[in-house]
Amino acid sequence: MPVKHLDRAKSRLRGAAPGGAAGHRDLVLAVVRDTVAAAVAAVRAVLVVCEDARVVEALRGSGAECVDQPGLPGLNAALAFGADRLRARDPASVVGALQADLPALVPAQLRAAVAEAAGRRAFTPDRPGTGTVLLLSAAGGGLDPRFGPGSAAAHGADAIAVGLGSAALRCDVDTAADLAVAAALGLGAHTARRVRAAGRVG
Ligand SMILES: Nc1nc2c(ncn2[C@@H]2O[C@H](COP(=O)(O)OP(=O)(O)OP(=O)(O)O)[C@@H](O)[C@H]2O)c(=O)[nH]1
Ligand SMILES: C[C@H](OP(=O)(O)O)C(=O)O
Repeated sequence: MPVKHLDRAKSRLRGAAPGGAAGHRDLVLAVVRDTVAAAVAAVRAVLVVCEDARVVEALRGSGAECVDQPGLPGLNAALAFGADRLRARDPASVVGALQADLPALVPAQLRAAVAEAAGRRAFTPDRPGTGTVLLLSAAGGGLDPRFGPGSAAAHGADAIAVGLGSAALRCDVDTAADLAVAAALGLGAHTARRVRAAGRVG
């Protein structure tokens, strides 16, 4: 799971929580914590590639391992680094990239998507269908992440689509409107607390 430096993360979500920069940071951290909690409950190991000691601190005790993003900047470089690290530990396994902005995620939907992939290269498009929330390698294969604008089409070129009926898995929150959709699905505990404290969504 990739997490950007908190000073830059989720810029399109700015203003969804009151309290200026601190309120935004707390909302982003809450979303990350809920997404990590669901992932930890669903898969064998979760590695978070991040750029910020505050993320490491917030995830202490979560069951996820955190590593600093070394070398090249950018999302795909972070994911390739994490995937190589996991692959070195287990040459035959499936490795995956899961976006860290899925506050309604429930473990069963992630587990089901992995099961549906059944060891084949696979991806789950986001709610609008243009982006990607989950990318899975083939068993023993490379991750070859192609995140960025139009990533669903890029991944769909050689990966099968899975989890299409899983609304919570597909609900990444880029904007306040996305957060309202996630709230209707049911937010994880940390995000729900932030949203309640804010007294509103969006
Ligand atoms: N480690 C790392 N994570 C990244 C990087 N860029 C994006 N991410 C993470 O990748 C996921 C998907 O990114 P986006 O949905 O575009 O989120 P974002 O870049 O924080 O949001 P915007 O500022 O609104 O574009 C989020 O979990 C981000 O925190 C990066 O350069 N390094
Ligand atoms: C990185 C990008 O995420 P978005 O910014 O569309 O949520 C993607 O889905 O490839």
